Amino acid sequence: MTESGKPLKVAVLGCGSVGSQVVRLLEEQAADLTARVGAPVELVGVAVRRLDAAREVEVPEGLLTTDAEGLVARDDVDLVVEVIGGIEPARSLILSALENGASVVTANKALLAEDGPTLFEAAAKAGRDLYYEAAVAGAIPILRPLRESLAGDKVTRVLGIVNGTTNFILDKMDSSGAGFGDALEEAQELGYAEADPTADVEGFDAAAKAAILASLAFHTRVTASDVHREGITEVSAADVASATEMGCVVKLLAICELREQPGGEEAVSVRVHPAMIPRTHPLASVREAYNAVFVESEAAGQLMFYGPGAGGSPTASAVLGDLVTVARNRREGVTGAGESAYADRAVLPMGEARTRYHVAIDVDDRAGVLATVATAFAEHGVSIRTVRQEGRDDDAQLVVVSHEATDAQLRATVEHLQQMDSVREVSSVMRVEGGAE
Ligand SMILES: NC(=O)C1=CN([C@@H]2O[C@H](COP(=O)(O)OP(=O)(O)OC[C@H]3O[C@@H](n4cnc5c(N)ncnc54)[C@H](O)[C@@H]3O)[C@@H](O)[C@H]2O)C=CC1
Ligand SMILES: N[C@@H](CC=O)C(=O)O
Ligand code: NA
Repeated sequence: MTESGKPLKVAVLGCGSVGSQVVRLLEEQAADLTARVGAPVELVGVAVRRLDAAREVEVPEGLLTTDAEGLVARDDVDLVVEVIGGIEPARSLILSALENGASVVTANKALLAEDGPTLFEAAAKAGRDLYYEAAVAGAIPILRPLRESLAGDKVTRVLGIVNGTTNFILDKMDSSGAGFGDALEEAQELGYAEADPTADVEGFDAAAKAAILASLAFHTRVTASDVHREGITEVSAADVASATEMGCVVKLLAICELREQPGGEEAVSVRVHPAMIPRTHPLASVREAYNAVFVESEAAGQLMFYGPGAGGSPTASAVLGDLVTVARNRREGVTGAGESAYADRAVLPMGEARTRYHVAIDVDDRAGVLATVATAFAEHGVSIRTVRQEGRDDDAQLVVVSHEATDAQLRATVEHLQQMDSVREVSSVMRVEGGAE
């Protein structure tokens, strides 16, 4: 056990948006951190790519180094904060830090979703902590609630808005009627979306977070490749208007569900895609770049976690929270809960995911067409909840909302519709989540 009062030495890897705020908080909150940990938390090195780069925080020159590997190899470093991002060199640096006896805090969702098990095994082998609250929904406490507060309950569903950039874009499309391109441009002007916004708008960022959430919620290893992913680039102003007509709003959702299988065993379904949710659902009120995660569990019922999911300072708040816990553990000579994957449930293919669907079909406006369209749905076992016709003649469109069906059933229905003479085009298919069946 570390002697009471002996400083705990911290190395920060990366000094960008998040790293600079971690360094700032470590300095500004030094006295409180000492009181909370029971020992000084001393910054001993900051690894950067270039010594002369402009930074949001002033780092004492003697602490800066471009030799990240050398920094994590120092035997006086107790705690390593990895905020470089990406797969390499972040993975090698974290593994070296653990092997060298340091505890690690990271915000790196891409790495955790791709290769979390390697990191968890290394942490267990080294007898050190690996904490990562900042990796999902930034400042919002959600991973430790899942890992600790809900450890005695059975989580059945996690529904999250976990990407701020896409929520901002969809919110703009909803409130102003803007198209995707204009809303993205505004998100870029305001600094929410990166110059290359692919990871956000194509759903990769949300899929990584969904994998992390599902792993913790269902005590099962889920990686990014297990997650069905669709982004928001195909969401049109017409989809958003259609959602409004149904009393819904379009959100990019990360959906993690426990599904009982015909044999009674439980499997996991994890998907990220745009979906309509009723405006009365708590997630519908999540505006701009905010995040929220809605959790359903057997004993607790419904829980909602809300707040800023991105940004240097909010994300640094989560990193510092982990750092305090990990530092306390180190002083006590203990470690927190490690990976829990004992349930080892199967991850279902997307074809078996069940939900409701909103399908817009451009049709010939003549007698009998509605009946043939309804027959196509029935043939594939998709039960219709409502149907309405919009427009007339060349503009006629049927808008069908189904009851719950599998993704495979819906896909077969859409293929069938596309073959029909009376159907000009299936112009939009969107899932409907979060309401009564
Ligand atoms: N910015 C945000 O809102 C959030 C970020 N995160 C995660 O936090 C991590 C950091 O993100 P940001 O600070 O936004 O990225 P960033 O790009 O602003 O900062 C990363 C920094 O690491 C530096 N770097 C790259 N290679 C390096 C190396 N070999 N040695 C030392 N430094 C190196 C870069 O020069 C850059 O300054 C990522 O894993 C990201 O996914 C998580 C939640 C929110
Ligand atoms: N790019 C992400 C930020 C970090 O997780 C987002 O837009 O939410
Ligand atoms: Na978080």
